[in-house]
Amino acid sequence: MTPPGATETLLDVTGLGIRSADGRDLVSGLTFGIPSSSRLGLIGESGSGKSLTALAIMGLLPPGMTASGSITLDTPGTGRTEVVGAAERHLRKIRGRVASVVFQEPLTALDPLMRVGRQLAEPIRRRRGLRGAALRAAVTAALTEVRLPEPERIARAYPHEISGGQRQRVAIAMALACEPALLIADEPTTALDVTVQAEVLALLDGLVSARGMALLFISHDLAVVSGITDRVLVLKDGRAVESGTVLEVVNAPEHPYTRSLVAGARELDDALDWTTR
Ligand SMILES: Nc1ncnc2c1ncn2[C@@H]1O[C@H](COP(=O)(O)OP(=O)(O)OP(=O)(O)O)[C@@H](O)[C@H]1O
Repeated sequence: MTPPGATETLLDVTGLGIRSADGRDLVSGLTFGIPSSSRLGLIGESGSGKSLTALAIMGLLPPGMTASGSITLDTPGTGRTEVVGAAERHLRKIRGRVASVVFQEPLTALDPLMRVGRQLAEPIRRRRGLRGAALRAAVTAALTEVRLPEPERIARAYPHEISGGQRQRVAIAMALACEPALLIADEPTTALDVTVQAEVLALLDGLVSARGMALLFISHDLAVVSGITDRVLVLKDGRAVESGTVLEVVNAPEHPYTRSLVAGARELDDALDWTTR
């Protein structure tokens, strides 16, 4: 569903292929679009090509891997920009429009040797040209926006001195610092305990709405995806096997893999019902 105000497609992926250095097709013929301010869930088992798709959109595929097909992004001032085959200087423009939070490994998103505040200051300085006291105030505001208590203390801390949930929030603040039009959230449901996951997801949901961002939400968990997006695309072995609204897919899954995902999510639901009774 395209929300009110979302008139054009922010991201258009057409016939995307990703090939490894040794010639294996890791993603094939993938086509989807994300209108501005709308959300899409990309779901699939481990190794199905979700993270590589995200990297291809940002023009950050690992060395030796090649993309084919087309990925275009609406860029302000210049219209649409093709990511596939773009030179590094064009890709820089695109990276301002797209940011990603990789939740699986929030520690690797952060430099362990640098205080949190300094890490966050860098993209804010680049984006908004702030310095000194104004930059410090912007860092505090960014940490407050992701609902971190005692933002000044967190800013002074090193990543290992704060909790996993707090690191996730810092990673979200870093991604938001460049004010992207599209946020890619990769596997937010791994690595954290269930309560913290739910809090982080609610935060993400609120921020995406408040800022009118588009969201590409990557997960292997259908229940989580259906809580945050209204459209899903199911990936298996690097190919799209099904797409539609969450309701369509959950109520009438067509592909056997999607059916097994839906059955798995239902079993979990039943188990949770049982434990809360
Ligand atoms: N740097 C790499 N070199 C070679 N093959 C890779 C590389 N990165 C990923 N792959 C392969 O590409 C395929 C897709 O990987 P990808 O990381 O996109 O899967 P995924 O769906 O995101 O899985 P997960 O949920 O485990 O992160 C896998 O078969 C993986 O082994």
